[in-house]
Amino acid sequence: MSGRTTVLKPPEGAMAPVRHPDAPAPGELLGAHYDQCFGCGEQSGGLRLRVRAGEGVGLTAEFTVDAAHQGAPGLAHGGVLTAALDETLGSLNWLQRVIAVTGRLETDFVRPVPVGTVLHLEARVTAVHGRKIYCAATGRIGGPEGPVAVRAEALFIEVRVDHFIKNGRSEEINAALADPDQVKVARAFEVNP
Ligand SMILES: CCCCC/C=C\C/C=C\C/C=C\C/C=C\CCCC(=O)SCCNC(=O)CCNC(=O)[C@H](O)C(C)(C)COP(=O)(O)OP(=O)(O)OC[C@H]1O[C@@H](n2cnc3c(N)ncnc32)[C@H](O)[C@@H]1OP(=O)(O)O
Repeated sequence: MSGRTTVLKPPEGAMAPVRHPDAPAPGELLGAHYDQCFGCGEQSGGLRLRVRAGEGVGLTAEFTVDAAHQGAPGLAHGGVLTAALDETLGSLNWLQRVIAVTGRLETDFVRPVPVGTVLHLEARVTAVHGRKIYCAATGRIGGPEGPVAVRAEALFIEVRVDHFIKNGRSEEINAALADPDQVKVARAFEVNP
């Protein structure tokens, strides 16, 4: 498909991604990286995405579209679908044990997604170049082998924990520092500033 920006194309010298030796086994649920996360936390109105490790630096996820996710009557909002793709792609970083944020995300909306649909997502890292992580995802309807409804390519940028401590609202940062179990990534990296 034409129209994609070149920044999402891995440059010459990009490397294959490396799965961390302590990454969860294929099929294992990843769980929420932060319990207040709109994508993977449990709060009402959120996406409540369920993510499972796959092979290599890949994973699968399921998102059930409910009435709170509508744009047009009975159809999922495009921004919500993009958020599901973003969260799925962001979860790949857990398999590499890096902390990274979305720099760029491009979404193709291929088919409308009705309320009540389970969106079956699949994502993988395609290449890594320094702090830049290139990845892609699809979302299918009607089953894991069903037709593609959405797809995305993204560039994540690796950051240090300081990124959150410096930029996040102090209320939530202090709560997370007081109880590192709130943030799975922080626990994995033994954050203790
Ligand atoms: C206990 C305390 C709390 C601890 C918390 C610990 C962990 C938190 C847990 C998990 C959180 C992790 C992610 C969240 C998880 C899931 C949600 C889904 C993911 C998201 O939803 S996450 C939110 C949305 N996300 C943002 O909120 C980012 C805002 N943004 C920035 O914060 C900066 O913008 C940043 C950091 C991206 C870069 O800033 P920077 O100064 O570090 O780096 P710089 O600009 O030098 O870029 C380096 C190289 O990337 C290229 N590059 C950069 N941006 C690009 C772009 N947009 N397009 C094309 N290329 C780009 C440059 O061209 C250069 O390339 P080159 O090296 O080749 O020159």
